[in-house]
Amino acid sequence: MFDDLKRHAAGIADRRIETLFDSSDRAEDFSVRLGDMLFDYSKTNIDEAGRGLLLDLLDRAEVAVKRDAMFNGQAINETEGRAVLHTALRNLDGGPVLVDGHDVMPGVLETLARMEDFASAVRDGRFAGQGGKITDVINIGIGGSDLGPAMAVKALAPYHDGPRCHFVSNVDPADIADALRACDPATTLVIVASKTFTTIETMTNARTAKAWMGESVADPAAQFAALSTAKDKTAAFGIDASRVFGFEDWVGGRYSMWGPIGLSLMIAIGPEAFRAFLRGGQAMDRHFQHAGWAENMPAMLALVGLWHNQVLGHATRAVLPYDNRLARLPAYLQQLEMESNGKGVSMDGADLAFDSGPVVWGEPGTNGQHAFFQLIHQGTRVIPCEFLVAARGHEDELHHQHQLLVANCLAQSEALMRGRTLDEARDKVAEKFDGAELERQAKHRVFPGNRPSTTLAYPQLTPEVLGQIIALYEHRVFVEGVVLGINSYDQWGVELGKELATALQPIVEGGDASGKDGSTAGLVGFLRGNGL
Ligand SMILES: O=P(O)(O)OC[C@H]1O[C@H](O)[C@H](O)[C@@H](O)[C@@H]1O
Repeated sequence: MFDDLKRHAAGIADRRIETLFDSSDRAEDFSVRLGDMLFDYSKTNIDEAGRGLLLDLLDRAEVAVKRDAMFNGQAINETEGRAVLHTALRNLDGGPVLVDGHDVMPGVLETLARMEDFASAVRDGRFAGQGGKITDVINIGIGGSDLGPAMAVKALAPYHDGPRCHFVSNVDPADIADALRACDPATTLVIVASKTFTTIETMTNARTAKAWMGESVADPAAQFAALSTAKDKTAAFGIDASRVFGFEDWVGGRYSMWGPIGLSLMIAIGPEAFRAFLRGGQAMDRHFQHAGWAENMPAMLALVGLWHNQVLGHATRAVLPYDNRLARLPAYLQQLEMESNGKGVSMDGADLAFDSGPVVWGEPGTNGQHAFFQLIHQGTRVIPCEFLVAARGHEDELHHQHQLLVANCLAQSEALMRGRTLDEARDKVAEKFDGAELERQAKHRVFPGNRPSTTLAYPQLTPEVLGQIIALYEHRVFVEGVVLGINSYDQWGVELGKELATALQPIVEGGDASGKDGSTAGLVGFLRGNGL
């Protein structure tokens, strides 16, 4: 799949990225626009020929055919026999979407309308707690039932005019305890978010929250809502059907924030802003469906990823939002990308002949600059960086501070590309040192440069722009997955640990650990000896 590209890469191995800018319109040529969003991949070593070979991958993998199959509701999640239709959740004014001949859109729009009614009632007090208007919402969920809304509530803080939102995910009792301590049970709404309504962490925390509420209010279940595909289980938990917002198995957990799983976000920012978020996602869908590949933002973002990770062999990529409210975006993308494309076999079960998706990590800038950027600039491994930056923030009176942020973002990608030569480093320290000491000191100040990065720039982090960004990354994952020939929509790799945890529970509660391996038995013994 990547042989031609690897040969091409070998041929340009010594070429420096900045020399590509000798052709003056490179910045324009090697960037993609969608409305007022710009994806600039000119600071990579991709040239015209390389781009041509990358674009060939899309044809060879029949990405267009598979994209249409996804949007048309075919069961492209082959190992689970399911359609993949999170796009239907934001198909606000689109046409019918058929699954097995049945149009899912009336159901999607009806659920959206019910969510809007409920969110409005919570926000304006028509739905109240037993002690009055809802002041706090606790979303209990994990993975895809947590990371999306948690990331987005933080991202859209300037639009947050509803009750406070708390997100509890971890089975560690510290997580729920901290949230409950901050809330008054009589004015708190608990949302239990779980596609399956079986996830041990979520169900454990939900029971803890119900008991906590039951100590203070007469009818704790009345202050619970549920977001799930399993209505029998939400009923068994005691949550009235009027506060259950269902979805179908064709919405994957990590793709689910556009529907009921987004309820906490909708309560926080209001139905109108939530619709703007959906509209942003839908705009990216339309672009992905209709733009030619070279002008197609998700496709080009995917090809840059494949170039860096599969062709050049860089094992990780850093996501670096110079947008502090996107602090949870790297964690969100870790699930989206790594749970989707961290697979070792192709769709037909054959061992993958190349690397699976990369390790994704990151933190907002400028914080990262004072922490791990050292390694990105001077470490021996190349880490492709993906910067995100807005033209303006929401703090008009502090715009000069925003400009400083932008200057830092642009400086980092420039520094990564240019680096600093030994001669330049010598000049830096020539006044202080001479002779062998000058050489030694200068060496430490050399930056190899030639390190690739991309920048996604947008006017402002509005709900609509956030919707575009999230849908962009979703489609990027799709394209990479199709080219790699894997199923991006299952997650069998999370099962084994869950099974073993279930088997270990009786042992950590005091059972016999002797059947376990020496390390596991030893750790149980140590922890028991220290209060387990
Ligand atoms: O929403 P739930 O059914 O509770 O699932 C929550 C999460 O747990 C699972 O282990 C999966 O790995 C995730 O993809 C999922 O988002």
